[in-house]
Amino acid sequence: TQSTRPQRLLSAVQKNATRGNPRSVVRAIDEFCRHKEWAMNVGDEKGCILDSIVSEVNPVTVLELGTYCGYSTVRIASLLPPNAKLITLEFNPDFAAIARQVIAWAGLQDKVQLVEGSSGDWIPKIQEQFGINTFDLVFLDHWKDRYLPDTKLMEKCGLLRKGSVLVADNVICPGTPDYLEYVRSSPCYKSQYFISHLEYTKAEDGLEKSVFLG
Ligand SMILES: COCc1ccccc1-c1cc(O)c2[nH]cnc(=O)c2c1
Ligand SMILES: [Mg+2]
Repeated sequence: TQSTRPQRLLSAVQKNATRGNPRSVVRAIDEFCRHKEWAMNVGDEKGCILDSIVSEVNPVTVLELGTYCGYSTVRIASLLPPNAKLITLEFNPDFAAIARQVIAWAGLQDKVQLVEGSSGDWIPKIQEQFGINTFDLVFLDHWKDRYLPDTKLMEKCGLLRKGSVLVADNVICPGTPDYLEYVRSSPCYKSQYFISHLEYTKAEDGLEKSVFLG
């Protein structure tokens, strides 16, 4: 039977990356997507911007919405301090199955909790299920139409505290106009756009960094 693109991406990691070396996993995926098959990872150009924001925030608690194959999960988790925790939500079970193996290959399974299901269902349950009160950093990279409702849901559930940082991928391509309008006009956020390109292409895209002001 035919393999899927996520399965071929995982094979490339297992073939070209060193177990326990997150940077080699990130490099192997970027090589695969640049030279073999495009895939919707945040990629190396936006990934460097993400790295700089993660390093600046130095978060102890991180929420990622949208795991896909675990590329940004590995990229973020590799920068976290030893006691830090990253929770990543993935709706698609096939993606989740691949991501678990990519995260394990990188040796980051102890820092990462991958949860299968919809963000709308899970966000209200995180505090009781995982003993996490608030998130220092949230990376939004799931479905463009869920960015705004999930942000309002995180506010409602008290998952954001003064200074929590939201980083949103794809705010130009595919684009999240309602989310951008909200974080850029709301007095509860200080927002900043980091211009870049859609992963592995010349099309414009960017990350929006928004600090929750409480
Ligand atoms: C399935 O569309 C793939 C695609 C096609 C053209 C342009 C952009 C994208 C794209 C790029 C991304 O980084 C993405 N990140 C998260 N969830 C997405 O749906 C997503 C889509
Ligand atoms: Mg994306």
